[in-house]
Amino acid sequence: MTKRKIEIMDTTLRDGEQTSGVSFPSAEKLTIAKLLLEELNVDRIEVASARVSKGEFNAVKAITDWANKNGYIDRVEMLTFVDGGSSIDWMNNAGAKVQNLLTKGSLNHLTHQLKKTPEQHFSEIREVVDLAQKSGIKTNVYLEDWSNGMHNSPEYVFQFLDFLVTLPLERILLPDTLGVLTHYQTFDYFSQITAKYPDTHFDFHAHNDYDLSVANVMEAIKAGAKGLHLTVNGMGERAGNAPMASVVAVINDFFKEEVEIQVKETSLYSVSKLIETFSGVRIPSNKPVVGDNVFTQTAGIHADGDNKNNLYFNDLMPERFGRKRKYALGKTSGKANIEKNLQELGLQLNDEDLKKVTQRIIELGDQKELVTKEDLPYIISDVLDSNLYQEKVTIESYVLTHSKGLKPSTTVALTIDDEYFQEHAQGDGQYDAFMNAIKKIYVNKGMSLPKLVDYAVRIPPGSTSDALCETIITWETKDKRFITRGLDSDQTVSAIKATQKMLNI
Ligand SMILES: CC(C)C(=O)C(=O)O
Repeated sequence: MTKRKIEIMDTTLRDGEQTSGVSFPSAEKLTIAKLLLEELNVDRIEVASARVSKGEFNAVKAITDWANKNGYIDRVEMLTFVDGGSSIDWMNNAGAKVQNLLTKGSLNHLTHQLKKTPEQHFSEIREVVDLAQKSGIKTNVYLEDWSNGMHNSPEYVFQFLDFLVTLPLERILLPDTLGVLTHYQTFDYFSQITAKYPDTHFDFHAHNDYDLSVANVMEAIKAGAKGLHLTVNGMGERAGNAPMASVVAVINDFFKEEVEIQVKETSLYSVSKLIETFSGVRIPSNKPVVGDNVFTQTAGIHADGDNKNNLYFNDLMPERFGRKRKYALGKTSGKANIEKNLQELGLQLNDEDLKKVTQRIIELGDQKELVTKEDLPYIISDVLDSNLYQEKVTIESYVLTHSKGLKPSTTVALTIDDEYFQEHAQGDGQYDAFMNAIKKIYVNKGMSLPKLVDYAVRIPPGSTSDALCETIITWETKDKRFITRGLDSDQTVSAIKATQKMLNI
């Protein structure tokens, strides 16, 4: 069976830019346009609304100059208005060749916003389409508020379509402007139209107000849509448009027998990340296909199942989208997740050490600390290090104070062979005060402490401020130099943990 080709029109640069607070400068618009056409390989892009601003004009000019030189000019579209030809003049100056003319798709909009009759509206549209044709500009027509038009004034919609199919148009674009359609209605309304005008190319433009955009796109495909309007990360007016990555995955997985699209799946993630950076709109971590967490197995039972015939995989394999599966570390991760991460780092542990490391990760997860793959070598060295010390000296409790204008001070309580000691001291910093209190206890007992000769702090690469922190302290006695390490999300506490190890050497 030959597959039906569906065009993907990306409107990130027009409807996507209508996300509240988003404005792409000209250079970013050009970068995005190139990426969408050259890298993601969408069929068409809508890049701006005509007559908006000087900046927008410059951005469009830069895109059309590039598109002209590289054979993409017929794939770059502009939103235009029924304005007697002003949008056409603007497009001619900007070098654009395809207009998406905004007209009224519901009687309600026509009578209350434009205050015109259908006949007046149609004649003004004919005038603009003629002017465009004379300038060598191709026309697609948007029926704004089409979904409400089908709800409330279907006779008007069909009268309008009867007129439009007589014009020299490339496509008719049917938007669910306010995102009010259910998937049942999308199928019903779209089918009525494709049945009546089987030779016309209809695009569907979904909005996501009820989180139904992807479901509605699926129904429009079933009802014969020949084009779909999408945005990267689902950006757009209010709740946004139908998200590119989800729709592409849905088409490739659920319509693969009958439908064909040319978008490159492996580029979806990198394009999505770039738009996240340029727009400043964070991708929710659970957003299908592109969210940070969607390919992370958290429960140990899932990692275990992945080892046994991929029991917890579905068709959404991360590699399809240029991503990798991850195995989270935390209180529910278990041995299998840890082993997966160790494998990736090229590390091996015996059963006993693996048990201890697992236990430590569970403890950290219980304290709500974020444990990453990068933390793992630090945790391992901390846990294995602890095997070397006997618990002769225990730091039972401490209070550290740090305030503006007062010297940091500490009260420390510790037991040495079950004998209890408590001291208070000040210092130049919290850790210095802590060490001074320990020194007082040791001096009173007639014992000496090694000299601290170096103090280094490091965090695992790529960590954020709530990550683990390792303090490595070098100590010196009369006859040896040695190192102890402490690991904690709090820097001073990690130094105290390293010190407790020194006290037990
Ligand atoms: C401006 C129009 C075409 C639109 O985005 C919509 O109706 O959703």
